[in-house]
Amino acid sequence: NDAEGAGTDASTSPVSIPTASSNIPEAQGVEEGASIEETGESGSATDSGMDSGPESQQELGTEPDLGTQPSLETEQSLETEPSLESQQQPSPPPVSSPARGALPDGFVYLDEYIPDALFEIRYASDYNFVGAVVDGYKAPVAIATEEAAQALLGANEELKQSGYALLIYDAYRPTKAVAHFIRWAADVEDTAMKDVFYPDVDKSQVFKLGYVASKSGHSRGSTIDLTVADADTGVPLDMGGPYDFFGDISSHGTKKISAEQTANRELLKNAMVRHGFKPYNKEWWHYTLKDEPYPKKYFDFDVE
Ligand SMILES: C[C@@H](N)C(=O)N[C@H](C)C(=O)O
Ligand SMILES: [Zn+2]
Repeated sequence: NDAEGAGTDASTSPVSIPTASSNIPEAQGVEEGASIEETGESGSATDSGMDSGPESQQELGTEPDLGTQPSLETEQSLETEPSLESQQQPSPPPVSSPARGALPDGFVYLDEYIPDALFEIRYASDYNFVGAVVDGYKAPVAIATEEAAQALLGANEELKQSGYALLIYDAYRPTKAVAHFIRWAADVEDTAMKDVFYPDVDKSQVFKLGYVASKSGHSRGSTIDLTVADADTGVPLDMGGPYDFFGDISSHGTKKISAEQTANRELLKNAMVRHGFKPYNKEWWHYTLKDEPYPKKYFDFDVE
């Protein structure tokens, strides 16, 4: 296993970014305990974002019931051919930021809240462990609760003093995206991205091993996947393993990485912890706001 070997560094690989959509998101917050999204784990052993501290998050031992998948919304947009008349109209000039809809109360776009942060929204591209755009990611944008955004802004301001910026890979994640992960894990034939993201792990075990949650803190809006990059070049620091690499090397405290790589992880961790986030032992990139505003609510509006 060589997570840092040539061709396996997901943090520096090119990403094809889909174009943005202007559909208006639908707020679908679901209180814990009232939803089909629940897979029966009252202690949320599969929930990586609970606020019981990083230690308790090390033990994600309950395998999700892949047979009780959440029902997926069918989202079929019937595209109509533009009429000849509309084709002849002058088209508007390209805009630098995608058109955006209204977000549910309490949620913000992170690039508007933290203009100096960098973004590479992997699940809106096909460069991720699934190998396809993930359900619910209709645009490469990051959305979070305002409380999480405020705390993240503080962490970014701190890192900015040393010439760094936060590089955000994922933030709010709809429950339909989590359902997509569950479907992906059950499809053992599909190993398209195994070499890059999970070379030593059987994909059916990613929930049991704690690398993916069947009920994710991301869906509560205050959990972020991120790294640190050079603010000028945008090049991410070497964390000793790429984002979303499912293996031991991704754990905090691993002895398999260099002193410099450990120091880079500490730089991220210290900034995040100082600003109210808690780390997740299995994944150096995953942080949850301690005082999250929706500790029991799981949302399903699209990322767009
Ligand atoms: C899939 C990975 N980026 C992640 O966020 N994992 C945690 C455990 C989650 O799914 O909440
Ligand atoms: Zn995460």
